[in-house]
Amino acid sequence: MSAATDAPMPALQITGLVKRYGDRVAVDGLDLELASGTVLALLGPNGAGKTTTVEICEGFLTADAGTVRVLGLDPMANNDEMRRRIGVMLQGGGAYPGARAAEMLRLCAAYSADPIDPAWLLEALGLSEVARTPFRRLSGGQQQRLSLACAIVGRPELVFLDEPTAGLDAHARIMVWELIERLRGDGVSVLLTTHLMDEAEELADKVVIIDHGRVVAAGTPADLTSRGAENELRFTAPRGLDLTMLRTALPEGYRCSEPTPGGYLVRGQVTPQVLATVTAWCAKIDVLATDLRVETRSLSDVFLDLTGRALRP
Ligand SMILES: Nc1ncnc2c1ncn2[C@@H]1O[C@H](COP(=O)(O)OP(=O)(O)OP(=O)(O)O)[C@@H](O)[C@H]1O
Repeated sequence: MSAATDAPMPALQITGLVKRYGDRVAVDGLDLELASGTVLALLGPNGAGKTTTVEICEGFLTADAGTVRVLGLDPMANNDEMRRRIGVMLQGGGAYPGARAAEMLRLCAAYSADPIDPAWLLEALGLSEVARTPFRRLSGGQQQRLSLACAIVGRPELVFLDEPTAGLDAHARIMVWELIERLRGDGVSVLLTTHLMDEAEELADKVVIIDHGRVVAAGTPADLTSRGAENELRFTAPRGLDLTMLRTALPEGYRCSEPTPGGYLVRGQVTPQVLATVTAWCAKIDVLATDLRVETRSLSDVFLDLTGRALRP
């Protein structure tokens, strides 16, 4: 058998996916692969096509073109089998909005041969105190966490989490992050949509940035933030220094400027040699640079460069 055939099947494979709503193209030839047992974060500005993509994968929407394989299955043709093996966060309590929290989770667990203990899961998500509260009387954040619990109680092989921490406070968000880490530790594959960069950086093995229904960048968070290897060196020194000599001393392609009076900026890949060039120049002109710091680009900067839009706060 060749190495290619030995490779584990991806948990999710999307090829050339297209979805239109009338004249509007919501997903425009999207390709994406989620390796088994990993966490993939799908990032994109409002209207980028994240929810549409996830709903096609879950079998709630039909595609206009392209192929989607969820655990090797066609979400439409093999819907029943796929449903048994995946976890989906339903909004609004799914079919049981009148049921109490614990009761609802037990109902979801009953579909599985080997569910996670519902009481443990309620505790892990900080919901034990509202176990007897009907779903519709829970706060938004509690409903959100209960939906997450319902999605994973059956030990799915792959779970789709559409903005799982939207609207949660910092404490609840950490509980959800810990649970997602634990899922990954148990070998569960996770597709997560989020607009929170720290969430993607914290949890995802791979980040896929989409805009206008297409992939604009993909890689590990570290790959994406080092792409172009651009970072910057900033320092403070007396205002109005002549930068000509520094420009000559730096390798080609580096830019230096004084964007604010006395605030200097060198852009390009800041290597130890570049840092030494800058400090040698300071010594030569007898200037003491203070507040010298190297700043790397964050995932938010990369996102802004690629899409021209900031993520929602
Ligand atoms: N039922 C619908 N009818 C018509 N247009 C739709 C429908 N659902 C989504 N769209 C449009 O398709 C595009 C993609 O929407 P989608 O909800 O998939 O994006 P998203 O990335 O999930 O955005 P958000 O982060 O705001 O949820 C948008 O332009 C949206 O207005």
